[in-house]
Amino acid sequence: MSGIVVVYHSGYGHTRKVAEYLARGAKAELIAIDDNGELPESAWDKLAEAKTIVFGAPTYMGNASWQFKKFADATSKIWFMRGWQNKLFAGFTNSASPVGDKGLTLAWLQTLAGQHGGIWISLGMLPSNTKAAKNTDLNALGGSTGLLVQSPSDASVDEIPQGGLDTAAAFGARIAEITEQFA
Ligand SMILES: Cc1cc2nc3c(=O)[nH]c(=O)nc-3n(C[C@H](O)[C@H](O)[C@H](O)COP(=O)(O)O)c2cc1C
Repeated sequence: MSGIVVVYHSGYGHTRKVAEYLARGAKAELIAIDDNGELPESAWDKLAEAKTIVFGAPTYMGNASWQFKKFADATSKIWFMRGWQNKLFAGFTNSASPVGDKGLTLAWLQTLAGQHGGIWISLGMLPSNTKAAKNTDLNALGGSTGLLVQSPSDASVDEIPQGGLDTAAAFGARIAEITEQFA
């Protein structure tokens, strides 16, 4: 066990695939928030025990999906008890447009970690932003606070640009390395 838990919501499967790549890179456990914004009862104990919690949500209408927000609101008792104080946190989002207001979602995920007294792990990668850059490159969307992935609006789950998925796996490896350093 790496001590890393990825808790995410995905309405149509794209964010789930990103979560799976990140979890593979981090050797993390995945917890899915369901379509009603609920998670399995055992998930709360896993989150309590985790050294690092990674938040993941699709960007819907310029912020995290309501199901992820319902989960976030359900952590308010933990917030009050300082249950996640000094844990490590990281975050990612996925949306259809290259920008698509994803940055707002990521900033809010970081704020949620801050509310819990957490320590935020940034993406830690240079952007691929030259004329020659392609969407198969690492960090082609140029994130820094966390992971940004684009799933074009007509792309199936199997057509997410490989660069986004590879960036997710590399970010997972970085999260694992930093979690190990803090252990
Ligand atoms: C209700 C809704 C709102 C959306 N809002 C945005 C948005 O603000 N920006 C954007 O780039 N894409 C937006 N999208 C597209 C999704 O982010 C995109 O399809 C994403 O891959 C969905 O992830 P999922 O399959 O994990 O649910 C929206 C999609 C839905 C269903």
